[in-house]
Amino acid sequence: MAQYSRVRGSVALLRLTNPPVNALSAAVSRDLERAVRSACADSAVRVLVLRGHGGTFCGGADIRELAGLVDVPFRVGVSSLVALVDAVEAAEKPVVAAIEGVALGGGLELALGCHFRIAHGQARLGLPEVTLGLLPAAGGTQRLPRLVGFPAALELVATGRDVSAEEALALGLVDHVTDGDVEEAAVEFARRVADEPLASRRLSTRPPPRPADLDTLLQVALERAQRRARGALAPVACVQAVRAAATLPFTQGLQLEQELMAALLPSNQARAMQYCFFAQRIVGKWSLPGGANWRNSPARAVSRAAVIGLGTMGRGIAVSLVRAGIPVVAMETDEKQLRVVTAMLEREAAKQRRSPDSYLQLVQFTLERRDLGDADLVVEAVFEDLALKKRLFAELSSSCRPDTLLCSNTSALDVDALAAATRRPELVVGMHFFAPAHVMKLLEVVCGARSSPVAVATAMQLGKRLGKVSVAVANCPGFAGNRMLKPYVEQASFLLEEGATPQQVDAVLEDFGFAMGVFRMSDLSGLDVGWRVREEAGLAGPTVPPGESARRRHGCRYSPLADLLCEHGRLGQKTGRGWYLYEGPGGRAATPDPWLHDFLDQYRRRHGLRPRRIDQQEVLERCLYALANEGFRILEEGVAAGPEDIDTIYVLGYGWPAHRGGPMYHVAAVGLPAVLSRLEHFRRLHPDVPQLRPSALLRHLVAEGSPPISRWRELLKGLRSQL
Ligand SMILES: CC(C)(COP(=O)(O)OP(=O)(O)OC[C@H]1O[C@@H](n2cnc3c(N)ncnc32)[C@H](O)[C@@H]1OP(=O)(O)O)[C@@H](O)C(=O)NCCC(=O)NCCSC(=O)C[C@@H](O)CCCCCCCCCCCCC(=O)O
Repeated sequence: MAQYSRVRGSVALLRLTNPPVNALSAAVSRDLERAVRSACADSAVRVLVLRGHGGTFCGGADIRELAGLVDVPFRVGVSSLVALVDAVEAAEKPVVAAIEGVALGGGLELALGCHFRIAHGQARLGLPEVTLGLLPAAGGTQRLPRLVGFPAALELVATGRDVSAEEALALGLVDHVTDGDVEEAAVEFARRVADEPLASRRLSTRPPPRPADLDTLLQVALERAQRRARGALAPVACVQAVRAAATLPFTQGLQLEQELMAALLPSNQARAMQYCFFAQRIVGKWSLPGGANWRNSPARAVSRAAVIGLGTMGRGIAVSLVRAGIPVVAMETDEKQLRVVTAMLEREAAKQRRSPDSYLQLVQFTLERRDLGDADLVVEAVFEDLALKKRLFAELSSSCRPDTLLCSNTSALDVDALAAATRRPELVVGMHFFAPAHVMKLLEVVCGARSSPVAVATAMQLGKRLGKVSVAVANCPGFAGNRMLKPYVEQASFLLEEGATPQQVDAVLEDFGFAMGVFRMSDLSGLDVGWRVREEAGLAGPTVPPGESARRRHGCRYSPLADLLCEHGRLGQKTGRGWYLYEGPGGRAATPDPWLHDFLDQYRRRHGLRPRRIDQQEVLERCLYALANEGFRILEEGVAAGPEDIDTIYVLGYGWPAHRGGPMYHVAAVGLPAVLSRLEHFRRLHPDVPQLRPSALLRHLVAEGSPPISRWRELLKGLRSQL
């Protein structure tokens, strides 16, 4: 709630208190508005300072209220915050916002209503509403451009990116930055400005800047937003609202902002994105079958880490650790890789406006295993080869401190087998980073059968410290994410056999909202990655039993198309050709390749396959339902604790569009009975494809009357769980 006290005689100090992030619920907004009014009415008060409780200014409007998860009459909820911001701006005495921690969403809009803003050097400011499928609707889209200009406002509102205090100062978003006590600095500042006229400080009365190239700016922002999230409504609404700041008077702009918000709020997209927000918090609350969980199992401090192997993954992991301020010993035999990491660290330092030395001094390169001895945690990121990793883990187990955690960056290998190669299986966990590891927000923490609570807690916590969302999964081939990818990719290949083209399949998936369709993605990651896995699994190459038909493995349908492309040296972007043709090796622009179409025609003729017309609906249903069906199996087996875990993995790791919530959310939204019936239909048509056989859990949920997704986690607790 809001407390009001007087300091230094004439300064009213208002403290916004609603832990943990001081969210502006309807009740809190009303309370704060009352406090502002009474401070203004107090003749002893000349100036007001507004700060948040507990080291943070404000995390914005209460998302639970916006999502309809708590019982507040909707209009009352949203109008309270708008009224609060208006009342602050209209105050006849200067109001200074003292910002530390974060000022996000409605929190920043509240600060924009204040006449002055002071920020702590570590504070972050932004309008992330677009990431919730919304737009800033307490005046943010109208006030921000009047303060920082159109290019910056458009970018911040349409992407939801937050900025550091330093960048905020450069943009003119704050008036002063302090590394000392923000309250003291704000009170001092407030006393200096107590008598300043306020008219020009009220952003609603400022004329907006009108850049000559406004239309181009808007067009570019719109195209960028649409590229980033195809089919998403909120970024488009954000651009429209900011545009109104240039073309309409303030009150009409505000009106449009609210109309756009009124359209977004009840949309399926907003619901899906708000589900993603809470899902990403739920996954942090992990538990293990023995009763250990995130509350009762403290993480061990990691004050020094080691990374073995500085290939693509190891490099990104090392950069993430350094960026989080953790000293790293990096072991690599190839000098070229050391130069690449150094260059990456220099680039990162420049991005963060830090001196290169501040990063470089945190890394020690070595060729000697003994230099790793001092690390609290080792991340092994060598080539994806089980025998090699097992050898390395056995050596590490004798050369590292007995309490050092041994983590493997693996995307599919058996973590229990690695643990068994050591003398400390309880201190072994899998850490599946996603490429590029210093960019991607997801970390799958793979809990082996013998991983101890402290090992899991430390890996989960480390992920968070690296700025990632950590999701705990149990050990099985492919863990959660890659295991689900297999039936998805297989369906896409079967569709090619039956008559589709890569560009047709990709176009359907990209229209659904994926940044990249399955074939473009496969070209990007390299076709040889899957080829190697299939060879190891005895599905491709010399280990296939003689006499096995090309299109069958272990009695089930198999598509050798990707293997055949690899045999032709078509490994994707790196060789300049794969499912598509590129400008040359390493090229990025995919164009349809006539060679591939001839190849598919010949393949179909050779195997007596009559191509048929395949519609968009079938492409979507077969690819996505096969993937989600595997998700149900993963839940059934307790490999992931709930649908939120799978959806978080897919949205943050595999480019699943956030405005579609994730695969489990999507099938729940379509309706489980309908999904079951379509899977049964496809299963009848393709009886030799086991992934199309509806999972027992899907059948069970349908039989239970399709409970809402928010209840699945609880229902799953009754089933076998490895987590
Ligand atoms: C703040 C963070 C950066 C903190 O991160 P940290 O890692 O420290 O902690 P966690 O993320 O784990 O969070 C801790 C805890 O807090 C919960 N939480 C966080 N933020 C919020 C929040 N804003 N509301 C509620 N709860 C929050 C979180 O869930 C955790 O709890 P849990 O139990 O789950 O563990 C980080 O949390 C963060 O980034 N938060 C979100 C920041 C954000 O997105 N803010 C924007 C919110 S939306 C908003 O502000 C909208 C505004 O623009 C104003 C809207 C006004 C509307 C006016 C509309 C008029 C239209 C009228 C329509 C009428 C229609 C009709 O009549 O029909």
